[in-house]
Amino acid sequence: MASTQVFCGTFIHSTNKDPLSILENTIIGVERDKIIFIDKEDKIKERLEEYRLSNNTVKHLTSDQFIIPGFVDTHAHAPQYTFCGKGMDKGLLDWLECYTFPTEANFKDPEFARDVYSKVVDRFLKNGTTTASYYATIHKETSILFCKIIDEYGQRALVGKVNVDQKAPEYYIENTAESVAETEEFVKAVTALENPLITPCVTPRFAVSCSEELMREVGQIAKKFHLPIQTHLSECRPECQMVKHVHPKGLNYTDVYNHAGLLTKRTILAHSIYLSDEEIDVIKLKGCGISHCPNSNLTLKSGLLNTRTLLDKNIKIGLGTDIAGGYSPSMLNAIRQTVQVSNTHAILAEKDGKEYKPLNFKEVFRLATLGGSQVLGLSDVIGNFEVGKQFDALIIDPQCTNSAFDLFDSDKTKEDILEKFLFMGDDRNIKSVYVAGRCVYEAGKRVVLSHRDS
Ligand SMILES: Nc1nc2[nH]cnc2c(=O)[nH]1
Ligand SMILES: [Zn+2]
Repeated sequence: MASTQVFCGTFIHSTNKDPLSILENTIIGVERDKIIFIDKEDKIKERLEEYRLSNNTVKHLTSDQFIIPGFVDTHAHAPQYTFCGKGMDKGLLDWLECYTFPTEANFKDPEFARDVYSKVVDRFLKNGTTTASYYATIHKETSILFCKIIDEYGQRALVGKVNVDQKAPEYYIENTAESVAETEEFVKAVTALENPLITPCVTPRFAVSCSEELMREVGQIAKKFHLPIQTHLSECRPECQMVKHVHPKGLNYTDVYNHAGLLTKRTILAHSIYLSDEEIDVIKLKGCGISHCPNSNLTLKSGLLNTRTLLDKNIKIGLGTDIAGGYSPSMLNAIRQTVQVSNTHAILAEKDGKEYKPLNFKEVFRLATLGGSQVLGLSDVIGNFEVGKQFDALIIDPQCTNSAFDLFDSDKTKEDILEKFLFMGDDRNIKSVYVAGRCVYEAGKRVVLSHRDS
């Protein structure tokens, strides 16, 4: 890879102020992993001279193409990719018992794990997910192997070795002390990879399957190593009932985590559907982020997150595929289903004679990019195009061979075309995928990287 690249054309991204900012006739300069300038195209000559760059460093987009930030999947279970698209006949607790635990138990086997983990990272990159927050399994060794595959493929990721020490079948349960010790060993092994794109993430599965002692201990590991934490919260009603039963001392589900020291500025709470106002206040106070996973919530019949209420309270929100609770690995699907769930709230409110402002596609685009970066604690690094941030980006080609959608004369603006891509596009329209300035996927094929040379 040349150490400096210049991209010239249309860029579309979100800012805190504006969910959709369209920069036409624009140049962005990228040195190694970082954006070093953003300017109007008519300044190209000066910029090339300033940085002593030749015209060859400039990549000109066609007039239909545009560049958006890479998608951020804030919640995905990598091992569950094996049964993604199957087993959608149950609710969460039965689904875990019947499909999930038996599948995840297979990840003791490195050969099996290598095959699945390679495929999931490949599939996510192909679909434009430049950053993912992954759950692996309880197995330390293959969770480390997973990180090595992510390293080889060039994705940015948070990765957790999962903790489970109760209420799980005997073939998929850990001893508390071992779970804690292996978590620390996992953290050290991932840190030793010295890949700044990969962050170990403390991952107590959920309050049902973790004892108070386990949650407290892994919370201490997060504190000691300054790490993010991810878990599930208030996903469906039977699970909430179960948490009351398993942790009777907790005032509510959120309190169980708070009491164990798991709620920090770097905590990612998946789902969080059935929260009381008090719980939302605690989450806001602690600065935790929420991962909204609409496909999973509909597929497992869990519920409908009220994203608007949470956004109005300034809670950080990103989107997640939650494979395989969600059947699609694509963040485009997460965007669409977020809009549909929000529309469902509007329909239900209307029935009750109430006003409800559903999310529009621009707001949801922001959740899938900048919002996700905030939830993962990476908003200084990725999420949109700003000088000093890293270049995680997708070149979108609406007119590619076999495009998933058609354009007409009535599609006049870049905003029209982005909207069509978000609702109708697919991986065929994602021409190139860049992570930290490196092209990792091009024209539907993974780019084989020479090892973090560049
Ligand atoms: N959707 C989902 N919810 C969970 N709660 C605990 N484990 C899981 C899981 O694997 N998927
Ligand atoms: Zn999940």
